[in-house]
Amino acid sequence: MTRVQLTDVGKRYPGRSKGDPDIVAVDDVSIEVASGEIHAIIGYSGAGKSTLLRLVNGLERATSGTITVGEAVLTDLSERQLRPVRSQIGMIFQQFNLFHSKSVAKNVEYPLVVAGVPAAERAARVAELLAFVGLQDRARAYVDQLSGGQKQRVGIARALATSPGVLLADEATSALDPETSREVLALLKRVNDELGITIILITHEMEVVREIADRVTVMDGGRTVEQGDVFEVFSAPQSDTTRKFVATALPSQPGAEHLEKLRERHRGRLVSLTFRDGDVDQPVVFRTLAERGVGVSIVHGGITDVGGRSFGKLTLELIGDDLRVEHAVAALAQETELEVLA
Ligand SMILES: Nc1ncnc2c1ncn2[C@@H]1O[C@H](COP(=O)(O)OP(=O)(O)OP(=O)(O)O)[C@@H](O)[C@H]1O
Repeated sequence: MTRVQLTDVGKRYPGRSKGDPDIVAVDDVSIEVASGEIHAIIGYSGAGKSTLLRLVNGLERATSGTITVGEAVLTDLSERQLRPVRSQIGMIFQQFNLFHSKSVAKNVEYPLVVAGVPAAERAARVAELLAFVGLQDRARAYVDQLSGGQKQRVGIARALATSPGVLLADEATSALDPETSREVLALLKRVNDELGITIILITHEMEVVREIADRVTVMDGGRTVEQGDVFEVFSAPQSDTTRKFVATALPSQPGAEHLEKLRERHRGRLVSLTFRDGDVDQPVVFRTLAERGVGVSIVHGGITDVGGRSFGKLTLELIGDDLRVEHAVAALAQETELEVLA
């Protein structure tokens, strides 16, 4: 079980030309990833996500702050001391980064060769890893003969070869179609659940965060703009950056243009209700409306799972005479998070 802690971590690169200011890729970032957690890092291109992962796997050195992986304080170690620690940190990539001229088995075996594991032990470990990722019958195949999903499974088997405590995933499902992406996510979840491996993943796909992450860090311009439990952050985003990302994965209110179109078809009062993890008893909403003689149509939105809890936003059209609708809106506002859409 491995915990990862970043405290006030910074990474500067020299400016592109002489006299240019330093490029601040990561600026004072602190993240605590508990042992066995799946932690997602999201942010626009250039936010510093990949740089951060390269600092955690020790490929690059932080210019300030402390990074601890398990017992090892990476930022205190010499290059030589870092080497054995790196084998405790697996990594998978968007473009898989496999050896195309080697077989599946040879790809998975490679880190074991580097680590000096004896041949017989290597063979047994490779067989075990291929069985875990469901590729036992493709051991002799060449990487080019595999589908994208199979390539990523080889990438995962290779990353697990030296039994790391942490797996870093850089856009691991971004090159895959939605169905294959779901299969790879399910495999990552097994890596986490069955092997207890801590996972830090970068993604621009909010579905990935929603489905498998426990906690999330939102980065912008090298800094952390928001951090916390996925459900808490997604259901009540505090920053504009987070709001924009979340809007792609969660039911939301109709935007201005859409609202105008809805109005053409729905003449009643339009209201938006937010449901957070059963905090609102849905039958109560419909009973409140019925008791006040107000009709209702659901015209937009939905309910979805976020980090294992439910979140919903529904736009309702309330139909009835003005006074009744007014009373119903007042009653609903007591019990739910309600917004009248102007
Ligand atoms: N080796 C480097 N030398 C100079 N600047 C760099 C280097 N690596 C990254 N940067 C700069 O640091 C900033 C953060 O880059 P980084 O690749 O970490 O962002 P990102 O969030 O991973 O973006 P993307 O999603 O596009 O990969 C960018 O301004 C980038 O140009």
